[in-house]
Amino acid sequence: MSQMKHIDNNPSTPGKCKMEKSPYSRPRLHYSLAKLTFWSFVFIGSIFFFFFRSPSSSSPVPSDLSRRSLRTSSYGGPAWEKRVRASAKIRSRNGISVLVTGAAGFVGTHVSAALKRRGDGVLGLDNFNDYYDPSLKRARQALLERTGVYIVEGDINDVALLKKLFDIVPFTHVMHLAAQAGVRYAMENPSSYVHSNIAGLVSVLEVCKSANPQPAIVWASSSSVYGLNTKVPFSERDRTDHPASLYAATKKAGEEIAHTYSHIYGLSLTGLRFFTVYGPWGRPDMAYFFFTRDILKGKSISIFEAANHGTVARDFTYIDDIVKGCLAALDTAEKSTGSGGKKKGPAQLRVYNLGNTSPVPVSNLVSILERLLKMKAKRLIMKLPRNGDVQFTHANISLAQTELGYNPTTDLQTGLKKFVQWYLRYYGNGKKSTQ
Ligand SMILES: O=C(O)[C@H]1O[C@H](OP(=O)(O)OP(=O)(O)OC[C@H]2O[C@@H](n3ccc(=O)[nH]c3=O)[C@H](O)[C@@H]2O)[C@H](O)[C@@H](O)[C@@H]1O
Repeated sequence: MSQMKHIDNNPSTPGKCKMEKSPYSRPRLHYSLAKLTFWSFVFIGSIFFFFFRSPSSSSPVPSDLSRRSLRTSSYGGPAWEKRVRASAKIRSRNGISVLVTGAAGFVGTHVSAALKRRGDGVLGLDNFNDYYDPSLKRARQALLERTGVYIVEGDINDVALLKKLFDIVPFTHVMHLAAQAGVRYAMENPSSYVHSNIAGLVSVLEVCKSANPQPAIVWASSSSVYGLNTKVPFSERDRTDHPASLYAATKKAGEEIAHTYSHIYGLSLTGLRFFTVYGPWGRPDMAYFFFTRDILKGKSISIFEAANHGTVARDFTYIDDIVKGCLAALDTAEKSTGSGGKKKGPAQLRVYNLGNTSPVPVSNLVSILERLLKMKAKRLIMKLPRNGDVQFTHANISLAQTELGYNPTTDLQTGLKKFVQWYLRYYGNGKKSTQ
């Protein structure tokens, strides 16, 4: 009742405003006029937004992504093309020319450098987004530049740019590592996973399928596709249909998408299921990295444990072993069979686990870091949150051993020692600020 009364006494429709000689009449008129002005602005603003927005803002990039500085690349011109050609130039007999997407990323930088070292042609592509500290990506870029690898700044969803790169260089291979990584962040920004890991993958494959010659593609899948599996070690033959995170689901979708492009267009495709890769120049969003930072700063760290004090463990795999696996996958990849966008025969389709085959509990990882840093961690034991993490991972690598000659040789203690040495050099004993 009282609400009805209130409505009657205070008409909200501006035209219906009745002028009354009451002490409240002037403020009420002002109030209505203010409202009218406000809504007029909103209306005109909306018209401007929908009709006069720039073409780039009409792209299907979600707003939370545009905030993450997905700059559209400016490219072209003879000097730029010369740079692209020089970077992709093969300098060894039987060398290959590889487009490495995500080249300023952790694995991308190491793979690009290794390919360049052995005389292959390498061109990088990266959008330098700010999922984690972009200055680290810039430092990796500088490192690659010194070895002669140029990174084109652009997004894998930019099909025109990808086509242009293939017009300039007939790449024999694509090492597709650009992705939205991280298991837990998928709950915060789900669309970024769809954008990079699904739409981005499709746009790379679309361009590859139409390229002449078609390249062979090796790309990053993830151990997370094993999801809630309990049978260990994880084998490529095991089911992968109950992912625990959207991240895992997008990687699993990638494997199915790879099947389609191989089946329809004759693209040679190899997916590599990486198991928690760590090492120098690593990703600051990963536990070993931010544990190191927080131990040095004297901040507490959360160590997850499963129900009934169950151990949470990972098959941590050192970057140099992963790089060897990536190069072996490139070297054993058969040619794609299609041309002119049409399949001419059956094409190779492979998936391999690249792990270390010796899972280590997260609490042991922390103990190793404590010894290396000569500092005690402030440990907070927490229940494994239900945000995508699985309790353990453990790779069966026999397929990669047989077919790629993959043979990891770095244990966690040795690998973390190298990481910590790099970390202290790069951040200066943790005094330099890190994200
Ligand atoms: O192997 C993979 O497929 C995946 O490996 C990592 O994912 P994850 O193994 O979860 O790596 P971290 O985020 O570094 O976590 C390592 C371990 O530390 C634990 N953790 C993490 C964070 C934390 O605060 N405390 C904690 O105990 C996690 O539960 C996990 O067991 C990468 O982040 C993914 O991009 C990659 O695809």
